[in-house]
Amino acid sequence: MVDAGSPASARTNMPVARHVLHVHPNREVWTWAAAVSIAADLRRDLTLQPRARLLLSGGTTPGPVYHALSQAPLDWERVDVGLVDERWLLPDDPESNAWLVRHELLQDHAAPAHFEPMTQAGRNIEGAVATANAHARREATVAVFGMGDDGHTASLFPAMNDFERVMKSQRDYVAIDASGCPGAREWPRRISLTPHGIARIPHRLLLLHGERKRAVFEQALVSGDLERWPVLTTLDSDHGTPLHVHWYE
Ligand SMILES: O=C1O[C@H](COP(=O)(O)O)[C@@H](O)[C@H](O)[C@H]1O
Repeated sequence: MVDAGSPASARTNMPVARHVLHVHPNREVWTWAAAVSIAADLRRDLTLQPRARLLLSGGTTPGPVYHALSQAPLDWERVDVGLVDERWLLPDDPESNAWLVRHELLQDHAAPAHFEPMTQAGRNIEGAVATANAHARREATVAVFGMGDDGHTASLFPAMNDFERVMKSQRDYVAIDASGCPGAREWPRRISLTPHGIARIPHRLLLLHGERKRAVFEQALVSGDLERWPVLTTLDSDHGTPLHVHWYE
């Protein structure tokens, strides 16, 4: 484990880590380490309050972790599962983030969890954003983030339309127009957590795989330029807790 990022705390003068990098030897260890960490956060929260809340990303990276997590013996009936972001696709579309969550996580032990997909037939994007913000009134316990090779996280893309408005929004979720952003691929219309929404989450994991993504993340840290590298938003928390980055080659 490598501890990194070190602005000094004003009160103690001790360095405060903004992220902790966990380097794993292979995919299996990465998978189980991340799943065990998420399960531990949920279990702890379930001892303190009636329900816990888990927010998940989509994409090609986190599937194995969700699958492993589905085998955790938790009181899943008391867990609400929401999304960090969603492409403007219905949940039964295999390219939607909801589809990934349903097929990889909401199985086995985790089947009884309460899932909140963002999109629904007949719901327009404003309605979907309003519903996501209503769910977000309850603070999430833990969130899982990914990162694209362009440095985007959630659906916060470098050079997306209305970048300033989105990044400064005081709402947890907003609609995204990422037209012209290559990283958004064929889904420029999206819904995403904002930096404000991300900062409210005490436990944040960033799942990375491969040399390319590690190099992108390190380049982002060195640059410190949030506009070019929106993934940097995951470092900041109102709780003062570090981002846990799990990586394997
Ligand atoms: O489009 C998205 O991409 C990111 C990163 O995905 P990956 O395939 O590079 O792992 C993902 O975190 C996000 O949820 C998704 O909407």
